[in-house]
Amino acid sequence: MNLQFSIAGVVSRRYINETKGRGLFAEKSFEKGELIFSERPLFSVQHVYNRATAWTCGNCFKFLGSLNKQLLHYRKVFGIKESSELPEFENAFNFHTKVYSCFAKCGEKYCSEECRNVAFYSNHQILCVGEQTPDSNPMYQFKKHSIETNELFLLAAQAIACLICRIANDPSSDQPTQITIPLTTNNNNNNSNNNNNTTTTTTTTTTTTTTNTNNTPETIIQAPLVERICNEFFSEYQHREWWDVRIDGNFTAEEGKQWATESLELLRKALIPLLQNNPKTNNQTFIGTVLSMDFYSHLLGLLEMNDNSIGFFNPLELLRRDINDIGKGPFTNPPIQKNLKDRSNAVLNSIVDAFRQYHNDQEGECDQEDCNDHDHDHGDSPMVSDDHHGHNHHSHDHSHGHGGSHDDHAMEVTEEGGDEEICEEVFPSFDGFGIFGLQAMVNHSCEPNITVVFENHDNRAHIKALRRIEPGEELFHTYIEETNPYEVRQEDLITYGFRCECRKCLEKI
Ligand SMILES: C[S@@+](CC[C@H](N)C(=O)[O-])C[C@H]1O[C@@H](n2cnc3c(N)ncnc32)[C@H](O)[C@@H]1O
Repeated sequence: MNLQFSIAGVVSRRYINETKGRGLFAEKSFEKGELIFSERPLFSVQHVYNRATAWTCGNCFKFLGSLNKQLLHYRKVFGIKESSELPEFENAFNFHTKVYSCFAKCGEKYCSEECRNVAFYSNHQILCVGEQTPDSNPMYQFKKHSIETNELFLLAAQAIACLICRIANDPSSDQPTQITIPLTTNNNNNNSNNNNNTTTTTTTTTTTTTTNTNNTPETIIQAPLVERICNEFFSEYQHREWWDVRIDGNFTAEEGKQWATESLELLRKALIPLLQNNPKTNNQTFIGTVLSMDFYSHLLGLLEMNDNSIGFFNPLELLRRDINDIGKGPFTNPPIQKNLKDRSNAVLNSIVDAFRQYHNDQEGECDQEDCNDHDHDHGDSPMVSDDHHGHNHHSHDHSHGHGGSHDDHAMEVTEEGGDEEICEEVFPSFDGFGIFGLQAMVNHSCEPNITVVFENHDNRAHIKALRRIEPGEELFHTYIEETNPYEVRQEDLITYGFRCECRKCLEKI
């Protein structure tokens, strides 16, 4: 969680006397299509519904195994008996990765030893429920509750787990002197209807007090790691209490409060014994602070206000689309020879047929609207992995994001040899969300000048210029569907708590 950044050509600046907070600005020119920066998320999770079918690395979210292993996985999910394999391709998507299991055999899988280590030592060791966990396990209960209420709790738990791991693993994190976490909101954008956002929490301990020559506590230089990290985080990003943000609008403030209270209770049950077991974290002040409702509600609010969608296509889907539409996409060079194409089509079509059959059985005709609805139940997700035990019925609204997008492969596909239009996606894309340190500083405009793509098919976001950007210009992406008419955009922006003053909005276009 290193929030210091130094990206050539980009600088963060705070607006003075403005409600906009801070934004990112270009310091040099960028040409249309040019990469401005890339970054990995600080915390990120795969949407629960998506875990049942999109089989990806628990750390970087790359699709696992190979095209044929993905096929196998897919057949298992849909109970397809047929076992023919795809031929080998010589192209970028003919990937082969080993599949590594979580050390504690919880069911989480990774694409490399490095990913397994990074996940485990940065947060998963705190959140892992291990093998054959009884339903009474508090972490299991916490995850179940998150799935049943709101999956933002899973992202919050990951943030807290990252914090705990940093404290527990840092040799300099001795007993805290004084902890003053700035939960007072740092955003001035109070045109939201929240007048209650100025809570300050100050927690003090007398364990050891280091003083400087002025006899005042050295809260900056000597501040314990926990304070430094929280300061970095809470003073960097806008936050309010979660129930005052509720960007997804799917629940009332009362429900939000109740869920957060229940969620924190379960998290405390799961984490307090663990924290008390480690001398580095067995500190009442630390435990009392990071597991307090003040901390939790502001953390949730911060995540809600700053998260981005993460999405990219399944390699099998890219293959399927490209086979039907040679001339576009990553399989054109070298071109797929006819026999490869025929063999692949035969294999893929069997899955497409099974997919249709499945949907016909489940919910009748698969129309376009159905296919766009990501709340489909694609079968049972095993109760095994890190933070996903099934399907989220109140899932966090990933569509808002602040710029996450699929890459630019066309979504309209017509199946070869038939006049029937097929569902837009047979093999599920990766779909998740997370907090990106830099992207979270980018403001909104309905005339964005940047876009976010996940072109390596992992969680690394690539921020690219949509047009030539001049030095001094602010970088803007869009938080909403910017092609919608003025009235719809204003409606969509209400929950973000600001009025857009871009040219289009000022001219009511
Ligand atoms: C993801 S943050 C963007 C960075 C933010 N300005 C900051 O200081 O951290 C989103 C918040 O920034 C503010 N914001 C974003 N775009 C804005 C705009 N066009 N006009 C006014 N405020 C904006 C809103 O408060 C919004 O909730």
